[in-house]
Amino acid sequence: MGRKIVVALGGNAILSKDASAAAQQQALLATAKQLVKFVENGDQLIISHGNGPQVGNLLLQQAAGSTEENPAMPLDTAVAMTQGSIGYWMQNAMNQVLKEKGLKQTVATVVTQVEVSADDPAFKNPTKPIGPFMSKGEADLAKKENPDFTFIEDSGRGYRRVVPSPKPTGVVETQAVKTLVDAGIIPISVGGGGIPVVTNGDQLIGREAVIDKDFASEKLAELVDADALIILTAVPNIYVNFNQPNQKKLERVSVAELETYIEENQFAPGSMLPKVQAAIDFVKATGNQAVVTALDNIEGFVKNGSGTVISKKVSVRS
Ligand SMILES: Nc1ncnc2c1ncn2[C@@H]1O[C@H](COP(=O)(O)OP(=O)(O)O)[C@@H](O)[C@H]1O
Ligand SMILES: NC(=O)OP(=O)(O)O
Repeated sequence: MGRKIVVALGGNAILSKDASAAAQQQALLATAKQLVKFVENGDQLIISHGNGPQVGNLLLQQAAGSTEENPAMPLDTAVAMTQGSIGYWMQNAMNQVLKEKGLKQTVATVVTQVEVSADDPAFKNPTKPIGPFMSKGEADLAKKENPDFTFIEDSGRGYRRVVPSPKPTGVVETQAVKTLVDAGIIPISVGGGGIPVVTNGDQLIGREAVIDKDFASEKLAELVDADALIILTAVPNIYVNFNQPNQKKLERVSVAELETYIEENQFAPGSMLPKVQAAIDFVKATGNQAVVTALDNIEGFVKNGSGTVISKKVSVRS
């Protein structure tokens, strides 16, 4: 048996500019061609992905077409809908590439509910950007039309709606994911961070929020006893002094060293910070390694271990 790895896909794996189904399917075909390298390496994959742009776009479509008889769906249901659509595209792309490579594995999407605490303070403080970028004028107009919504300026790139993003505390379908892995099937799970649910006796009740997919992937990786958590994004490494002349890439880094960099505010909140925090949580909980690297560096990682590898301790060569 190969290593069991949870691979979290960043935004660039699915959507760059063109939000059409055809363009996202094309992007996922390119992503599948990268992911299959893990399968060729003998690894047992569990795939997760984000949904920020897609779920925000879906809410806008829902609102635009809603009537009393055909009402817009709430956010928890919209998250489930994006798990279905992105899962379909991913399954379809992976099946094609696995067949082309003569590999026998199949792929299945698990509509996944992720437990959150009803008391999570995030419900009162929306921080997760979803949907398209807007100008200040567009955001002001959207706020006028939807006084309950919150909009923020997102890292100099424009304005976006933000929604609550509670921390995941459990994954309801963990056993289903384990069973698929044991059967040699590649699961796609906790898509879009999972559907946020709170426990009320025997009931699970959906909540309107979007969980960060890096945190949800970390929780799933812990619960399925993964050997590694691999977070794939647009950059091959985590850097200190990112985008500055003295930028330095991190290759082998300990949890303690990363924690020092967090204190120095080296990682942008809402982009690299949650990845670093998820990686640290996984290493602390399991003693296993977490990796942050680029989707197009999978070959480099598999062959030479390139990328940022986070461990409990980094051995010093004498
Ligand atoms: N210290 C840092 N090291 C590396 N990348 C950083 C750092 N700080 C911010 N970033 C940015 O964070 C991005 C990853 O976050 P984001 O694009 O939100 O993730 P995702 O790939 O999950 O969509 C990188 O592509 C990079 O532009
Ligand atoms: N749910 C989530 O974290 O999505 P993005 O990665 O697309 O922001």
